[in-house]
Amino acid sequence: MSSIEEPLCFDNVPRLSIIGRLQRCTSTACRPRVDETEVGNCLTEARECSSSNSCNLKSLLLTVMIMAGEGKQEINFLEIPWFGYHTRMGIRQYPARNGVALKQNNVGAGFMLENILASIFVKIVEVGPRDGLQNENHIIPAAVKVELIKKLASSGLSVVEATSFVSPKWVPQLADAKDVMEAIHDVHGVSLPVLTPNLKGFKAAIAAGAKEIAVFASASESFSKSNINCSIDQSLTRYREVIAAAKELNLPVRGYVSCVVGCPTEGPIPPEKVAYVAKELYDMGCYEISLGDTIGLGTLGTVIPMLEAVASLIPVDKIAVHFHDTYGQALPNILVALQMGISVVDSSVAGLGGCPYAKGASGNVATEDVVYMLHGLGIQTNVDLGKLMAAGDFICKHLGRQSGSKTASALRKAS
Ligand SMILES: CC(C)(COP(=O)([O-])OP(=O)([O-])OC[C@H]1O[C@@H](n2cnc3c(N)ncnc32)[C@H](O)[C@@H]1OP(=O)([O-])[O-])[C@@H](O)C(=O)NCCC(=O)NCCSC(=O)C[C@@](C)(O)CC(=O)[O-]
Repeated sequence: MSSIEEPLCFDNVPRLSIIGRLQRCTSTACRPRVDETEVGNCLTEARECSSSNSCNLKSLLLTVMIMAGEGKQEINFLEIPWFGYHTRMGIRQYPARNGVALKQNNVGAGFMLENILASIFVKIVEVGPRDGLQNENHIIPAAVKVELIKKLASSGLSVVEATSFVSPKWVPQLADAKDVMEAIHDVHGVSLPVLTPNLKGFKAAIAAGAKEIAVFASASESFSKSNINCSIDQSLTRYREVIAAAKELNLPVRGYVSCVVGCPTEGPIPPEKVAYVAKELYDMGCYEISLGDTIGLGTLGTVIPMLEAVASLIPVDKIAVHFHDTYGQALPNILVALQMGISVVDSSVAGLGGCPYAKGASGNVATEDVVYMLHGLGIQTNVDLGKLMAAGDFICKHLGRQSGSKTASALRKAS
């Protein structure tokens, strides 16, 4: 395969070395000098960087490309631009990832870029059966949801969010939560968390066999009211009870914060507000906090300060990102989150999704697109892209529409 413009099959995702040879980012403004000293300086000196975020990102990517294109050379941790990102104040380094300490005192230890990238694992939390199907106009039969969950689980995903135990008056699309849970009792080797907005939902989830739950707060007062009919503080009080009940049963609880950069009615949300809600949920005992850009309007300019605010209060390895792709910004936002050390990404097969209480929100970033990007970076996910696409085909056929995944569409056309 000589060019990424040529048709690809599933197992032939263009990887860093190929992209490096192509050197597709050629803008002089974005191009760092390529000699080793400069690459090293660029990463170790916190120098002023006045260019735009997109320029910075291109420059980062180009640095990776150049280094990857060099092939076998040994490099130091701090020479891996992938682990840092540019801000107007200079370069930030985020030290820990998958147990690999990227600290100053590691400088000098030589590693092959390929080996390091291959040692990185990103956990994907598939939210299609819940976040995806909660927004469909038509009620999908429980049997279809069950089949979808089974197909997703067999693609190698380690987490598939199965459904929500919410009021059927509020979300009729998921009124069959009990039936779905009971039908997936025999699905092993994958976590199948469910959303619970209160103790009533928690008890119903446990009775139906749930082994993991998620609570969902908002960083926007008005969205909290429209989504769960209470204020942020009231929701936190409810979740304290739910989490205490889960702790008694040793059940893991995931926490969501929605509207992390903007709200359909309130507009921009201050990063401190997001950090406050995230910290509250973390302190209550959530093992991971997923930050939801519910209406998908975040750009690097809003996402980076928000992630920085949250990461200043809770450990970066407890943060997940959850991007809807309304403005097509999800992949760059995920990339920058990875560069900041986050290694848990929520996504939805075929880009299904939206929120019934967030007008204008489109689907989540498509899982196929996330997997394609990660595999292209040489990052492991354990996900078989072919099987994942088969799950996407299955649900799209039932919904009678095209996949929202560009990767799935391109690979299908090429095959
Ligand atoms: C929270 C409530 C229940 C409050 O709703 P409420 O009306 O204030 O609740 P209530 O306590 O007054 O109860 C009203 C009725 O609902 C029943 N009820 C009460 N609780 C439950 C329950 N758990 N399960 C089943 N039934 C329940 C309750 O029994 C009663 O029934 P009635 O007496 O009228 O027959 C409601 O607002 C609700 O269910 N909201 C959920 C909405 C939802 O699921 N939205 C989508 C979530 S997506 C999201 O938040 C964003 C996220 C996570 O995806 C991240 C991102 O994308 O950014």
